[in-house]
Amino acid sequence: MSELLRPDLCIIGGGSAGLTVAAAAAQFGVPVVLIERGPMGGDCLNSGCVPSKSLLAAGKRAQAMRDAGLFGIEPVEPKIDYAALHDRIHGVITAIAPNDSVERFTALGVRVIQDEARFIDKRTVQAGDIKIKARRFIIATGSSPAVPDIPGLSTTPYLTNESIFELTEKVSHLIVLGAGPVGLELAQAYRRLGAHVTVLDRARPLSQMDEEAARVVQRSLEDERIVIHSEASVAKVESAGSGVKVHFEKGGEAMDIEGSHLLVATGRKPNIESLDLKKAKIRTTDQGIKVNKRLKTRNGRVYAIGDVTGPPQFTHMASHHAELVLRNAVFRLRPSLDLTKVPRTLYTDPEVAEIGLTEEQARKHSGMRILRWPYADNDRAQAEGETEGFIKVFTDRNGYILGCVIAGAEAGELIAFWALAIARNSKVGDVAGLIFPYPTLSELAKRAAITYYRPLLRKPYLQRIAAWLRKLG
Ligand SMILES: Cc1cc2nc3c(=O)[nH]c(=O)nc-3n(C[C@H](O)[C@H](O)[C@H](O)COP(=O)(O)OP(=O)(O)OC[C@H]3O[C@@H](n4cnc5c(N)ncnc54)[C@H](O)[C@@H]3O)c2cc1C
Ligand SMILES: NC(=O)c1ccc[n+]([C@@H]2O[C@H](COP(=O)([O-])OP(=O)(O)OC[C@H]3O[C@@H](n4cnc5c(N)ncnc54)[C@H](O)[C@@H]3O)[C@@H](O)[C@H]2O)c1
Repeated sequence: MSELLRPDLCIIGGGSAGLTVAAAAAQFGVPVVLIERGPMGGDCLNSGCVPSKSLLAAGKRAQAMRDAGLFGIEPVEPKIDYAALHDRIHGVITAIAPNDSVERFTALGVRVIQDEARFIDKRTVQAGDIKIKARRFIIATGSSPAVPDIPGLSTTPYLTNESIFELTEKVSHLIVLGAGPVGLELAQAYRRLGAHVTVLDRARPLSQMDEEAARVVQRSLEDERIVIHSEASVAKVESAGSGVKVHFEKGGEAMDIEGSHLLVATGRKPNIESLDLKKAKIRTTDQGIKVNKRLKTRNGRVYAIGDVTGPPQFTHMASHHAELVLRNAVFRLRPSLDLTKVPRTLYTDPEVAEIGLTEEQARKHSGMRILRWPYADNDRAQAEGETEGFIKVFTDRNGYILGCVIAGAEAGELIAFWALAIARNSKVGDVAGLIFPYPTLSELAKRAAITYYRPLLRKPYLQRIAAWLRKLG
């Protein structure tokens, strides 16, 4: 017999976006139904951030053994136990999973339905035998790997982020299609864990990120002997023995490469096929569900949040969407999305983190300045042997901070400071006046900020004041 539920909020998708709204709304006493068709936690926990960062952590340890010579310690080539590596990755997922579990959400008062949801009309969703007529719906169904239409690909075995973390064997030569964050993080992790790695991209690596920062990463990856073919057009893919062969064209020249495994990391597509969105009169684009600044779809009762709305696609973006929608849908406040406050990150070594305006956007402000400091001029970076990279900060003519790009060790951690500075509409003088602990990478912020005042050093009137004060004794 079919059941009819009438909650205040019905959330479709139990990933980062959906779970954040569900937990908060339930704690405010709002009746919530959450529908999830797969494992709770979505991409981030099961096939995204958590396993990829666990793999990168393993790669970092392996690389430290090879690089030990720098510190006067005899370097060694690490022996990798691939089954143990697999278990460690899944152990990390298991350690975090209780936070996202059906049990936790049920205990919070959320009715969790483990089934696939679809709209049957503008006000009703069906999941299995259950119909839900909610006051508000939130679609948080995420994204999946977008697999390009390359001849031969559909008949050739390939990996995506949904399958690569299941491997228990050695990868001898990984060919990666796509030099975005997914492709490059996994490329570096596998390289450090003993694989040969070749990356192919039809454009430049990290085309969504600052070009100068992307070059720092590319140089480091190439130093680790990852082969990167930019501006390469893949013509065909085929099985070759127990592996795979990729035919591509670069600079007018036809080339091919053979590897043991192929990873497709060429972007994302929104999970919308199963939702029957037409029945709910919800509009979509190629990138995802169309929403306004308040994350509302064309159907006034329905919001969409997280990856399903298209780029930028980050877990912290999904959580931010969740907070906005909670304020909109539950408290009837009207905050809207501000992309300048969302950090953009990459966790290769060196890392990249950006916030605020890009350099290109910042250049449109007249009197814009770029303040820089290299990692090589930071004492802690020298001590740690992490001298690759830079910080650059964009300011307007009055010293207001417009954006920041950090390429180097711990960039993802360091950007949080700039997130606060931008959120508080700070001036660079606020940063220059702070006292940072020595010796830390966080001093990069102060050193870059102080360069704002360099032109003052050449002002004759200031030199005259200093000379006059000297005379006073
Ligand atoms: C390899 C990789 C590494 C990443 N690393 C990072 C990182 O380090 N930092 C970062 O910020 N971001 C990272 N991301 C991006 C991050 O994973 C996503 O932005 C985030 O998971 C999006 O959350 P979401 O809730 O929108 O979607 P998802 O996590 O995809 O959750 C959507 C959920 O909806 C469910 N669903 C779909 N359709 C239906 C339906 N019809 N009915 C019921 N349920 C449905 C799905 O099963 C899924 O569980 C990474 C992504 C990948 C692929
Ligand atoms: N560190 C992080 O926070 C992190 C890590 C991983 C992923 N993510 C997020 O996940 C999302 C997806 O990342 P992604 O790397 O899959 O996608 P992406 O769109 O960022 O990069 C895909 C790359 O594939 C290339 N490409 C597309 N089609 C191709 C083809 N046919 N042949 C060769 N190259 C092709 C593109 O030029 C692009 O460089 C991003 O929005 C990213 O922000 C974030």
